[in-house]
Amino acid sequence: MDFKTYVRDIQDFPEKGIVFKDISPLLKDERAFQAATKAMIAMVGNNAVDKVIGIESRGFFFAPLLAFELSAGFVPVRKVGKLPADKISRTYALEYGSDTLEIHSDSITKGDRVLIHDDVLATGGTARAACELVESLGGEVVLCHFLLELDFLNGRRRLENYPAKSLMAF
Ligand SMILES: O=P(O)(O)OC[C@H]1O[C@H](OP(=O)(O)OP(=O)(O)O)[C@H](O)[C@@H]1O
Ligand SMILES: Nc1ncnc2[nH]cnc12
Repeated sequence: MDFKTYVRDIQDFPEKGIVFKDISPLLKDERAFQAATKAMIAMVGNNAVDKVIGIESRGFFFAPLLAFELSAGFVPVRKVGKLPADKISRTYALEYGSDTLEIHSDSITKGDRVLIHDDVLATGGTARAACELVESLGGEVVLCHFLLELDFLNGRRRLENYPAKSLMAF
């Protein structure tokens, strides 16, 4: 299946000059959604995984499905102010603006093997911040895992210390 045909370009969203990759057509098509989920599970290979991190918001579409299939726990990394218990934070730059991510301090056990999932790898700032949060809690990042990456923004450079895979590249 050519998954790229289920991703559409939206010009000037969320601000002028940005071409936004909208994955809604893939999510709403039951065959494409199921096939993409299975392909993303296959991308994990033989890596043993204890926890799957999903990054708010769009990382939440697939991360719990991956956790279920990998028999791993699911841990949300959320935007600032959403997590109720003791947490740690990291601020990072985006293709558009900046943001702060948080994770519960007790969500990772020292030595956990962690897969970090998000829908899009753009500049890599978001995924890098998530990796650093996991490592500061004693987790080991075994894979940064994306539905798609934007090659021209070279996010892999920000993730040079971590293995990274994506289902599609644009
Ligand atoms: O590689 P980067 O340049 O860091 O960009 C990638 C991030 O940008 C988008 O999230 P966004 O902040 O737009 O939030 P959303 O998931 O809530 O839509 C996307 O879902 C990734 O999380
Ligand atoms: N151009 C883009 N399209 C969709 N998600 C993004 N996240 C960061 N940049 C993006």
